[in-house]
Amino acid sequence: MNLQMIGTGNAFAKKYFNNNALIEQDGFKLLIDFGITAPLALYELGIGMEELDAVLVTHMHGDHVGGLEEYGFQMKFKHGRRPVLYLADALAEPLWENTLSGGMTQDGLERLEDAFDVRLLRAGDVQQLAPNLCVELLRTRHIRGKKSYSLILNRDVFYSADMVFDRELLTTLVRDRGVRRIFHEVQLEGPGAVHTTLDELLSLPEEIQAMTMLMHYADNKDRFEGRTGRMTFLEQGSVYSI
Ligand SMILES: Nc1ccn([C@@H]2O[C@@H]3COP(=O)(O)O[C@H]3[C@H]2O)c(=O)n1
Ligand SMILES: [Zn+2]
Ligand SMILES: [Zn+2]
Repeated sequence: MNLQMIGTGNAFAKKYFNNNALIEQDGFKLLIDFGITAPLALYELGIGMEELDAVLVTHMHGDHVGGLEEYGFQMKFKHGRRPVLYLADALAEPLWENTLSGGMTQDGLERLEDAFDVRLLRAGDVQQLAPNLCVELLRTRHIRGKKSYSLILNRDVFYSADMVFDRELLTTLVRDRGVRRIFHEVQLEGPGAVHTTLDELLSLPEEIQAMTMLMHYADNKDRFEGRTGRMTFLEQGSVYSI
């Protein structure tokens, strides 16, 4: 399995695109989240939107879903098909009613399923997306009152999406669930109200740090090179074999 971050920035980053991840497994291309900058990020990588086999949405913030209108319209009007959209069942209604309907509603386009081939996921279930790619959604804490999900890919890769620090979850995933790679968001400075701070991740055992790569970071990330313990930064555009 290959992972390529088409963007590694946090919601306000300007040096980096939105933190969205391209997973490739035996030719199957899954994009995790489709933020405001995803259309441009894909374009700059020379990846056509129509090459994606599916998109999976973790939660409703703009840096994770803000590009879906363009994606849906390009696929409908340029490529004549509804793209596959995986998301937690609890997100389907708010994604249409509170985010996409304003821009996308028109004759023949009145609901999410008119624009996307919607595949609902339930937290805790393992869903086979492709012959050698399965995903499990985990409900994790991010913003009070807003549902947000992290992912386990192929039972051994944890992808945090946006979440506050959860020491017990990370420890259990490594010790009991056999997770061997962790891709984790990081807030480099300030208290962790809705994100996980670098200091919190540095408090993890070295064995867990050693399998952790950092993403969803601020523009001043370079100042923290060499100050992340056993953890390393994911670089935007680089392809990682995992
Ligand atoms: N209670 C909140 C809610 C939101 N935010 C900021 O808004 C951003 C939305 O995208 P994000 O990537 O989840 O990061 C959030 C915070 O920067 C925040 O800082 N505090
Ligand atoms: Zn975010
Ligand atoms: Zn968020």
